[in-house]
Amino acid sequence: MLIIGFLALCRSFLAERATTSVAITVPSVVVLLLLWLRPTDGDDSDDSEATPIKLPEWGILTIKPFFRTRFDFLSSSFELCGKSIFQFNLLRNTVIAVSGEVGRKDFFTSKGLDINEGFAFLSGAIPMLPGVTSDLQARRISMIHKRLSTAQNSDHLSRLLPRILADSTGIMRTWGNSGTLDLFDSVPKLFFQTTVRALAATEIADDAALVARLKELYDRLDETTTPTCVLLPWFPSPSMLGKLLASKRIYDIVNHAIELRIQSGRHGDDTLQILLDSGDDRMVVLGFIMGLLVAGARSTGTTASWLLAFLESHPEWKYKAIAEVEQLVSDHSSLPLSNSHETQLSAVPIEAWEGNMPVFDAMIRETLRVAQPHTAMRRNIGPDTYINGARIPSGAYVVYPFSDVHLNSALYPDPWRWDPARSESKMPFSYVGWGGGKTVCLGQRLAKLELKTVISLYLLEFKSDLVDGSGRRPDSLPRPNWNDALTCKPPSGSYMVEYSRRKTDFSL
Ligand code: HEM
Repeated sequence: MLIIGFLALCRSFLAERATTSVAITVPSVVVLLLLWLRPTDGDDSDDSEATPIKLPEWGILTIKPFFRTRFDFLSSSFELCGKSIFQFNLLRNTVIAVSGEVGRKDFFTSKGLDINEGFAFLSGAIPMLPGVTSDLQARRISMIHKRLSTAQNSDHLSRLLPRILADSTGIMRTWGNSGTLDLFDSVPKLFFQTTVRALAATEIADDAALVARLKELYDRLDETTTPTCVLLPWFPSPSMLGKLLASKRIYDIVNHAIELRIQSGRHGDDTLQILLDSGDDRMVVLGFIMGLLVAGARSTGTTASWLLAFLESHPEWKYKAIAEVEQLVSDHSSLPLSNSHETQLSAVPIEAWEGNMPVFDAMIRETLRVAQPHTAMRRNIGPDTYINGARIPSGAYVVYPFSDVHLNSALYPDPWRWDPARSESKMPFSYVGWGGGKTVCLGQRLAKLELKTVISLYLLEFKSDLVDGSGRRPDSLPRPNWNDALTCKPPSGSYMVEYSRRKTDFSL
């Protein structure tokens, strides 16, 4: 109730933009100045051997690079310190960055390091409704994880795959028989739709305009995630208000779909029904849908965009991928070839998608290595602990950049080269594309199936080629932007594809 009242207040504020800017900016500056001038706990000197070396930067100076150019900031700081572990301050919070073989093993296995507290504080790009998507009790989080496992059982996924293929066919039909598209614009939209289909309610997934609206709102959450609203989430900065409004609008859409389902008495065959049948309280249902949509759609959409970008720029792998899909269809679907690709792919059983696609498995693995600029974040919620001999005080935040392992030339020679044929290192924690130790991705079964089915459909439907502004194949292509911590997007328009449908679709 309090949130809703506050939002009404915000709305009336936002109508008067100029007054709002002044009313918000002035106190913001004052509070930030006070926080800057106040000594941080990093100023307490502790020269013990076990204390990680401190970055010689003032707390305020680390904020912008940590949030805006995290990859450059962490890489250059490791170099500057000459150590595999260092610490710095974000306002009054101690953050310890770790790297190296022992460091990553300790990071992924330490008992007291908590992902939820770390992520909630340092990431910020999630809907912010306390009790629903933030400040969740451990009990609610573990309930959401349990339901996610039910939503990925083989039965449910087998019924879901034809719907994912139908949605994708529908969207690809809107592209027409030929044209040009920007992979980093069209592909995330496609995967947002399939993720809504997989994790939410039919009432939303069947309404293209509503899905587009939801995507816009989630994009706004990304855009409004600024250092101020992450570090001072209670402070009514313009970004915090924007984030709160977007969260409330997402909440309204999801809550409305839940109400409709309950009031209609209709029994759907979707994830919402699994949640309702489990008798979970409304907060768990809302938290599941609102929270996992962002985790699922953003990561899967980013991975899919890069996987297609790599395929388009590595024709030898594109041919291997097409051959694998054609083999899959001929092995598992006895339907005549006159059937649509959607129908043929829908006949492939889930075991074949999961067990008979070694080329796709290798391509997904390699894409997550090169194009996942994740920095894992934790908070030590236990007593003081140690990482590679360095003391991690209780309450400190700890971060581990995936670049430490995935772009490490000792483990992956010529690390920026996308090469799915690379041999896999046997060293523990030498690959963490789906997490590691006590924190692994709980949605990876769904994510891999979405990637395989939708990209297979694209490859069967279209002939395509990369083009630049003048319609020629570009001479050079940008690599994943690891400083863009959320989507790792290249500059807009750098991966344009010219496509034409492989066979005429008479239903158009
Ligand atoms: C290609 C798509 C995806 C990738 C690359 C990916 C990757 C990851 C990684 C690396 C982690 C560990 C993060 C860390 O240690 O800081 C993680 C955790 C997680 N992922 Fe995913 N993910 C994907 C899709 C999904 C989807 C579709 C869902 C939900 C349906 C999901 C749900 C989760 C959850 C709940 C966790 C937290 C696990 C925990 O707290 O123990 N992910 N994911």
